[in-house]
Amino acid sequence: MPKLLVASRNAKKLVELQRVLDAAGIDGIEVIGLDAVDEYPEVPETGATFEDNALIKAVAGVEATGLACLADDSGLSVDALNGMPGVLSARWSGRHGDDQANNDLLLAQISDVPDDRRGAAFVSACALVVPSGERTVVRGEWRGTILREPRGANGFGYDPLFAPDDAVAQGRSSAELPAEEKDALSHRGAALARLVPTLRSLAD
Ligand SMILES: O=P(O)(O)OP(=O)(O)OP(=O)(O)OC[C@H]1O[C@@H](n2cnc3c(O)ncnc32)[C@H](O)[C@@H]1O
Ligand SMILES: [Mg+2]
Repeated sequence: MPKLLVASRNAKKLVELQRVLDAAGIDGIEVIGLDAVDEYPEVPETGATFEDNALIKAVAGVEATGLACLADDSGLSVDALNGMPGVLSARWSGRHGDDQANNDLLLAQISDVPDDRRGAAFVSACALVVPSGERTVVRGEWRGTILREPRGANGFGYDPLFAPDDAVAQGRSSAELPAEEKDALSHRGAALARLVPTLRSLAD
């Protein structure tokens, strides 16, 4: 069975990616994480866009393993900050992956921004690169509002601060949504849904 490497070093993001792929029911492909391959060096995410960074990560995965590789580059784009933290979302506070510090800093930065100007979007670019070199990049976006205090314990990253615009969220933060509800609405769910046809063709 062909293998698909999902190349994220963020355990919670990896769970989401694997869960959405499972739910899509792509038969005939074995989805594996980085723990199932030999360690390889992390490449710096130097791209100016989510798409560039997703490709950097997926290409590195193919080069290191020879397997088809899927990578996500994602983040939060806040209207009042002209689209930042954007590609710097994981290290906004200066410490990569420190969700608490990143959230605290974001809240402080927009503390004076009134409720009607606290719009934001989660963005996910997902890149699929196959050993022959063919590349597919897709994007999903999820609009919402930045809350004034964190709420909820599900998800990761900025989820406790993000209230989706979707009526079905009923004012809950994305960290208050059960996993399946987040996947049905989220940027990552939307991006991966666009990749499903290409992923299915890997199984042929
Ligand atoms: O690059 P990899 O190894 O996949 O892991 P990472 O955590 O560094 O991932 P990114 O470079 O794509 O940075 C994404 C950051 O954006 C935030 N983020 C992305 N998707 C999110 C989501 O669904 N919910 C909350 N925060 C999210 C979160 O802070 C992530 O650390
Ligand atoms: Mg990263």
